[in-house]
Amino acid sequence: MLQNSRRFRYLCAALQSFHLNSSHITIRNGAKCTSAFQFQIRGKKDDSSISSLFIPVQVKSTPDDINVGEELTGTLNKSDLLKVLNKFYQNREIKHLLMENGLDNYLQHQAYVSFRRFCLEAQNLPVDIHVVFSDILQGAGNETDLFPYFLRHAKLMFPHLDCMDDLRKISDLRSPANWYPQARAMNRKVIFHAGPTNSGKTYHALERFLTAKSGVYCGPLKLLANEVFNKCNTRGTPCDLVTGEERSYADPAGNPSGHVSCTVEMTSLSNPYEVAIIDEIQMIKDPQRGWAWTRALLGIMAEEIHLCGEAGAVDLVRQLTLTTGEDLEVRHYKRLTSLKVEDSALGSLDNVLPGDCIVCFSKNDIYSVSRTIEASGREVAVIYGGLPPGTKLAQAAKFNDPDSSCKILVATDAIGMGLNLSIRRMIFYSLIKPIMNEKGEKEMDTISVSSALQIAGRAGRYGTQWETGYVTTFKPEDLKTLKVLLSSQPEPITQAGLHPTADQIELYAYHLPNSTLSNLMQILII
Ligand SMILES: Nc1ncnc2c1ncn2[C@@H]1O[C@H](COP(=O)(O)OP(=O)(O)OP(=O)(O)O)[C@@H](O)[C@H]1O
Repeated sequence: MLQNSRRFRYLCAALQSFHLNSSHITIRNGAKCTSAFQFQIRGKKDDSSISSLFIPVQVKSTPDDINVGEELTGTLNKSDLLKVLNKFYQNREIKHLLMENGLDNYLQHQAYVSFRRFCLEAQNLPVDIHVVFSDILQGAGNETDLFPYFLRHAKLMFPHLDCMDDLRKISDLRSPANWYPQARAMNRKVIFHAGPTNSGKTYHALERFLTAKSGVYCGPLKLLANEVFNKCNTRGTPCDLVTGEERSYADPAGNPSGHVSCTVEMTSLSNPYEVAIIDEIQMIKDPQRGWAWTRALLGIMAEEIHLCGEAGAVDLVRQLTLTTGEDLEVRHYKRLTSLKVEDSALGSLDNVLPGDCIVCFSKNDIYSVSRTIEASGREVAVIYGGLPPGTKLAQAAKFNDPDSSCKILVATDAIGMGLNLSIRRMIFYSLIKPIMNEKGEKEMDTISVSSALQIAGRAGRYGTQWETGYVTTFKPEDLKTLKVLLSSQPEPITQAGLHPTADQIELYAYHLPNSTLSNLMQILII
């Protein structure tokens, strides 16, 4: 049986991310369990700090009118009681026993301070404790006889001690495939469309989606969900749109359609579909959002699941489908248009040409770049994450329209995933981007190979007026780094995000009724 503190480490690790490993879970402190996943702990927490998340319940004495203990065995001297209590607390065997009952040093100390106060400050001690103290003081007992009473007190203070086994079971996150019994009861087929950007992966998955009786498209961005929603309805397949911000029905009367396009976090796991598409599956590794891809992959109730994304995610998906017992078919694609890295950097915004997109990683850069270009009399479309979806779509449409006078786009990497924009040349204004590190802290770092390829891949999109895409940097000193990034293979994906289900959180709350929601979340997530 895992120790209390270790169990929590293991839960926390599982909540943050799980790492692929052929045969075992390795917890950093060395404990090993059999499974297909390797868990990693983010943000070190020692035992006591995890225990400190359990907020103690105050134990009050409820004295009877008559002091039965005193009537039976006489008055107790408080300083004698203190000596017995100190001896009890210093006893090594007692410490060991308490540890076995789930009280680590931190909880033992908390419980001891409270129990001592309870015994010394109570007007009338409960009769059983009074009698035990009396026996010990008269030599008819030993200080270890206090153990059951101390443990009873500790359990009143820390109710989780009474339901450790249940909590252990609830927080065993090693088999996420089993959390979705309805999906497990189906015979799902998983097809991975693997390839670089602009290779037709999503196109082929969508063709199947459009001919299905029902389907769900799960995308990484509201803009992409919108693009699929519009495409479906234009092609005569009624499709609804569900994102965190909006819900639109193809039917003006508001009746749900057989097809739905949604952002991945909004995916329904209770509706059965013929076909599901999970786009940009490599996002499964994302520390903040990856859980939504894992949940969709393991839980969607669809006969056919089409995954689109980088080939680097194939091995991880294969491991996941082994845990669900499902077949995986991999279809490989090649880029449909060529992409060339230019030999010189842009150097100045005066050199911007029609069809150029300048990608920036900060809003300040977006403002200064777009203002400078506009000041020279040229129209600019601007897209960044914080804009309302309607505005982003209008800006993308303005830039894509061959008859529009707006030929330049300034955007953040919000356009970096899957969007079909009519870009001739992608110009990286910088290669440094704020990222969230493993500890959840923000730091500045060079963009990853995967992001560089994704962003650059927006140029020379198949089916647009630009047959060939071009890429360069704004600063000459960045060009060499960009060339290295674009000639590298994306890092293999070895981890997937994981998050407990609402049912698991609810069960936790049921077992720890005195915990506030924020306290529960702290215990679960840290
Ligand atoms: N066989 C095809 N016939 C017509 N158009 C196609 C075909 N294959 C791809 N396209 C078009 O080419 C563009 C890029 O294709 P798609 O979006 O499927 O690429 P992708 O591999 O999913 O790229 P990304 O990873 O960047 O999303 C789209 O506009 C798509 O409609």
